[in-house]
Amino acid sequence: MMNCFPCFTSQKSSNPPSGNETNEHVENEFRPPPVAAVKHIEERETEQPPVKTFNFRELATATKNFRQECLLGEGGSGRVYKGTLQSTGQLVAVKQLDKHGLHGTKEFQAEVLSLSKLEHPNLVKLIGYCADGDQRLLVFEYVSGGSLPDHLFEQEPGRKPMDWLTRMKIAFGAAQGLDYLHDKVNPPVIYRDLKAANILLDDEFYPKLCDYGLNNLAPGAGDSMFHSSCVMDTYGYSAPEYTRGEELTVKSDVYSFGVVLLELITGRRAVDTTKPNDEQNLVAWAQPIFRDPKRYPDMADPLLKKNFSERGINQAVAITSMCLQEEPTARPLVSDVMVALSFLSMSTEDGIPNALPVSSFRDKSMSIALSRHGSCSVTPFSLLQKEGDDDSSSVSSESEDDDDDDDEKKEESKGSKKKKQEEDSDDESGSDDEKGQEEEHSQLEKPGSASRSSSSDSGSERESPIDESNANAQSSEIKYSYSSEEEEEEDNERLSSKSSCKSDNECTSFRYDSEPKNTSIAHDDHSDDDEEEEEDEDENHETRLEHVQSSKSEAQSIYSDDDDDDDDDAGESSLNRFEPKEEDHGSSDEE
Ligand SMILES: Nc1ncnc2c1ncn2[C@@H]1O[C@H](COP(=O)(O)OP(=O)(O)OP(=O)(O)O)[C@@H](O)[C@H]1O
Repeated sequence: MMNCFPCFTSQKSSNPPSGNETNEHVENEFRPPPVAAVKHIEERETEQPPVKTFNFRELATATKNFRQECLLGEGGSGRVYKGTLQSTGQLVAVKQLDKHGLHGTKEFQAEVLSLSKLEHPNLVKLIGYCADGDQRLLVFEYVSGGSLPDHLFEQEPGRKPMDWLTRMKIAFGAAQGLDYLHDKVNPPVIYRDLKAANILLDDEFYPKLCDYGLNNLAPGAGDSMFHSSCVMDTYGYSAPEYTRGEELTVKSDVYSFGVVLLELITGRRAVDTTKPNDEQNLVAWAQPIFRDPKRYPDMADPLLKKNFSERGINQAVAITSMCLQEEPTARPLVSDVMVALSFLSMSTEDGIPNALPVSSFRDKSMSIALSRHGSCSVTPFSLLQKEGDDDSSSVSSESEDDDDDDDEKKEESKGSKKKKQEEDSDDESGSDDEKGQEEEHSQLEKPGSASRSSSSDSGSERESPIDESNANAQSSEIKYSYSSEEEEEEDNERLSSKSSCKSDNECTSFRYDSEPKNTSIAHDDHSDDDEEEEEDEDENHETRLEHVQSSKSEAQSIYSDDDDDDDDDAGESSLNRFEPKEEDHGSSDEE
C-alpha cells in the first residue's frame, strides 16, 4: 500500500503522488483542526509511511523462507536476509527486527514513517516494511559490494588493497550522507551508530550508510540494557561524551566519523585485540602521533605502499585529529569535513590534492588547520612566512583584479607551475619538496580567486581542468564561496600570521568554538552579484543538490546560499524522532 501525504510531497519522496491525495484542499477536509499538539498526535496515528507495505508471506517468498543461505548477517537489531521481490525482481535486504522489545504497529509505523523521509544517495534506501502479527521487518535496497571492513581489513588473495583515492572517496561519500542527516534534515538526525560496518559499498565502492535512525526500533530501545549493549556495539567508535553518560549530539557522530577516517588511513580496526596492548585501541594509538605532524605519513596503511601524496595524507590526518577532539565543541562540522574530503578525493594529474579555498568552509579554522598541515611535509612555516612577507601584498591586490586578469594570471601560473613540475621530475630527490612548496603557494592564492570566481558567471572561463574530476574541483571552488573579498583578505592575513604562531596559539585557533552556525551570516556579506547568482542557484537547487550528493557528481556545491531552502524542503519531510533538543519540535509539529 502506498500512501502519500502532504508532508511527503517534497523532493524527498520517491513515490509519485496519486490521484487527489495531492490536492491540498481535499486533504485539508480530512485534517483535524490546526491545533498543533492534537494535530501532531492524530497525524501520527493516521499517517502511514510513503513506502511499500509488504505482508509477511511476500518477504518469506523473497528470502526463500528466511533460509540460512540468504542470511547476510546479524546485528544488534536483528537478522538481515538477502531477498528478491517477486513482483519486481528487485534485490533487497530484509531486516527482521528482533521480537524482543516488540513495538506496537502504530509505534512501528511512526518510526518507519520517520525513516522513510530520509533519502540521499549515500544512505541505504528504505523500500518498505512489514508489520504482520508480531513480525516487524524493514526492506532496504540491497547494496551489493559488502561493507567497508570486508574490503579494508579482509585481504583476500588476488584482491588488490584499496587504494588511497578510493579510501578518500568513500570517506567523502560517507561524509555527504552524514552531512545530509546533520544539516539537510530539520531537525538534525544524530546517527549514533556510525562505524565502518555500517558503511556499505556498491560494486564501484560507492558508499551508503545503513542502520541510520534505527535507534528507536532496536530491541529494548529506551531501557537501560539498550544503552549498555549500544556501547558494546560501537566500542571504539563512541565519542568520549557517550562514555561519560552525556547527551549525544551531531558532534558525537563527527567523532565516530573520525574513527572511520582513521581506519581508512591506517588500515587498522577501531579495536583490534590481536595487536599489542598499546595498539589495540586505534584512537589511543593515534593520539600521540596527532601531536607530531612529521609522523603523519607513517600512519598510513602499509598496504598502500606509500602510494599517496604527502599533502593528501597530512591533510587527511589533520581532519581526522580534528574530528577526534575530546571536546565536542572543538570538533568540526561534518559539512566542513565533507568539503575538505571533496578535495582530497579528487584525482589530479600529479596526485596532489587541489588547494583548499579558504572560503570553502563555514568555520575558517578548518582551512587554517589544513593549510598548515598541508605544508608539514617540507618547510612548512618558513615557506608560508616567506610568502606572507614577499607576496602577501600581491595576493591581496590580486584579489581586487577583475576576473579576466585573474584568469590570465592563473593560466600563466598554471603554465609555469607545469613547467616547473616537468623540471622537477628530472630531479627526483627534490621533486616532492618543491611540489609541496608550489602547492603551498597556490593554497594562498586560490582563496582569493575562488571569491572572484563566485561573482563571475561561469567557471568555464577558468583554467582548463586537468581532468574531469579536476573540473569538479573548479566548480566546487566557485560554488563553495560565499564570503566577501574583505573576508578573503582577512583570511589570507590570518593564514600568513598563523604560520608563525606558537603551538599553543595554533591549538586554540584550530578549535571549533561554535555550534553549527546559521549560514545567514554569510548572506550578510553577499554582494549584489552574489544575490543574482543566488537566484540562479535557487532555480537549479534541486538539480545541484543531486550533484552534490553524489561523489560521482559533476559539480559539488555544498555551501549553496540557499540553505534556507534546504531547510524548508527538509523540514517538510523531516525526521522528528531524533531531535536533540525539545524546542526543535516546534517547527515540525506545526507542519
Ligand atoms: N542493505 C543492505 N545490503 C546488503 N547488505 C546489508 C544491508 N544491510 C545490512 N547488510 C549486511 O547485513 C549484515 C547485518 O547487518 P546489520 O546492520 O544488522 O548488522 P551490523 O551493522 O553488523 O550490526 P548492528 O546492527 O549491531 O550495528 C551486515 O553484514 C551488513 O553488511
